[in-house]
Amino acid sequence: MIEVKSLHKTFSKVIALDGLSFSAPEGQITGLLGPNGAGKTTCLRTIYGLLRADSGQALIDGVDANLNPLQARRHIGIFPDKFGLYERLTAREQVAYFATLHGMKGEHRDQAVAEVLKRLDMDAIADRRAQGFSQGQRMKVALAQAIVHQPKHLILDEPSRGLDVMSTRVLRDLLRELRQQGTSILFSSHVMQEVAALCDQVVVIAKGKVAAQGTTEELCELTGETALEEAFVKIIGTDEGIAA
Ligand SMILES: Nc1ncnc2c1ncn2[C@@H]1O[C@H](COP(=O)(O)OP(=O)(O)OP(=O)(O)O)[C@@H](O)[C@H]1O
Repeated sequence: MIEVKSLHKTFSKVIALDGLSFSAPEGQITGLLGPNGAGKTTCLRTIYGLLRADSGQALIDGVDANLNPLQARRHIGIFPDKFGLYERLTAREQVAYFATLHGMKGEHRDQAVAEVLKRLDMDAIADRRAQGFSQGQRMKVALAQAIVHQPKHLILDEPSRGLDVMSTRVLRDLLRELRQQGTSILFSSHVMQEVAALCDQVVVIAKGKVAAQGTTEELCELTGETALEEAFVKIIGTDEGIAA
């Protein structure tokens, strides 16, 4: 379980997180929705220990990401907002490198890499160097890196950006499969359709705080709307956080 408790974070005068609290339980997909600058990326980066909160806690199975970032990170897969690939390595080599960082070795590692490449429909690019990869191909490599060690928790910052329809479907199926296996999945998105289709729980963030939380149905009921997009607009008071 991922738990965020009263997180505060400021960047000089900007208040990015202002007492943010929610939890992402096992076997569920939790979606973080919010307008630009709401604090989603800051929250996710704090959970995976890349940023230190000023106060509050981000707990991964009870381990504080601020105090023990390495231990907290051991059981999480991360699909970050910005990622770089090693241009000279093939997709297979990149994923194998991440598997090695997670302590996997030899045949066990090679098999896990082959499986994840297959699962993400990457066989055609597996042995090509990353140089020249399209945005969607890069995203797939980053996704493969995030899940190759079969983490208990998966954190994704806008995972479907740049993916075509088929790749988005592959991603959705993958997240559903991982949920079935008990993984806790936390992802941020601006795509209402995706959130409504996938999430067991939606956490709407505005100005670093939770503005509303519940299932898509509960948020619609709360606002008297029939679609998540309309409910979101009502909660936030603007349509700023919705992807075109
Ligand atoms: N490193 C930083 N230095 C200064 N300000 C920052 C930094 N990182 C984030 N911020 C500010 O903190 C606030 C929250 O930013 P964050 O990136 O978490 O929002 P977000 O919800 O992910 O937005 P978006 O949907 O646009 O990606 C913004 O006002 C942003 O400008």
